[in-house]
Amino acid sequence: MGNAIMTDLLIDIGNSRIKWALAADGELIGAARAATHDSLERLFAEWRQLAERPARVRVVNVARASVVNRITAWLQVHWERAPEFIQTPAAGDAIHSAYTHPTELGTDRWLAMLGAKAAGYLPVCVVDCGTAITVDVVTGDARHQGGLILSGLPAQKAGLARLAPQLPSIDLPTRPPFLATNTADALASGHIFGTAAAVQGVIRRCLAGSSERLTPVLTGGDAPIIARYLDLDARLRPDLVLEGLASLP
Ligand SMILES: Nc1ncnc2c1ncn2[C@@H]1O[C@H](COP(=O)(O)OP(=O)(O)OP(=O)(O)O)[C@@H](O)[C@H]1O
Ligand SMILES: CC(C)(CO)[C@@H](O)C(=O)NCCC(=O)O
Ligand SMILES: [K+]
Repeated sequence: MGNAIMTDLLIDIGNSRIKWALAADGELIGAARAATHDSLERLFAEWRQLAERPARVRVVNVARASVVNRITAWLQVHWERAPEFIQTPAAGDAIHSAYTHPTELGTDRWLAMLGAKAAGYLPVCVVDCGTAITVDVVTGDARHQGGLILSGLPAQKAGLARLAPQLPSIDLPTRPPFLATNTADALASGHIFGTAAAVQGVIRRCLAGSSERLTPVLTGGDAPIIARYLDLDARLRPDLVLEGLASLP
């Protein structure tokens, strides 16, 4: 890191994982890195190796408080930095929210839309494939049309494990047979083909319902795998939430 560059540390705390990246001049420096909630020590070790302490630390958090408190304490002790927690704005923003109560919209969803705008994808259908899968439609003039929330791959896996504990846990092989002839494959097939079919159906309906030509953009930890099972043209942009954070003034 050169002296002249003012870098920001951007952190996206999701329900499954914590993603972070450095940014300068509104853009990410390299790809994001990720850690699970129980591997915070590894994440701290990586931060300790940064050449300089960041000028600012910006955080989006949709998860539980405990991990946030540990990160906040670490930043204070090691860098004397208080993170800036980003919230979905109430009104008058670069993306005009369709929500009746705009602040109810997940901040990660709002940032993913901002990231899509900054990357030049409007009009867009943003699909964030995390613990939950969220879908949001934004017009060419940055008007959010609304969206939906469905269970993502980790949530489905955990849900089945809890409600049908007699089944083996889902283990996704490289590509399960669609019509399976054993339990492990049947679970894996439903997991990925079912989720991809849901995502595809939702995207198609968004495209059909819009007078504009929407670009579907997939982001989030499970975007690469879900994209491989889609039978439509979609862009893959893994770190849209962090890109949205980077684009904030
Ligand atoms: N290296 C990796 N280690 C662990 N999980 C990974 C990795 N790469 C991709 N994933 C996938 O990322 C998924 C979680 O996605 P992501 O990190 O975007 O969710 P999240 O932001 O925590 O969720 P949400 O925003 O819905 O709360 C997991 O299901 C996992 O399969
Ligand atoms: C849906 C999640 C969990 C996805 O990360 C997050 O965006 C969230 O907590 N949203 C609040 C509810 C909403 O967006 O309507
Ligand atoms: K997310």
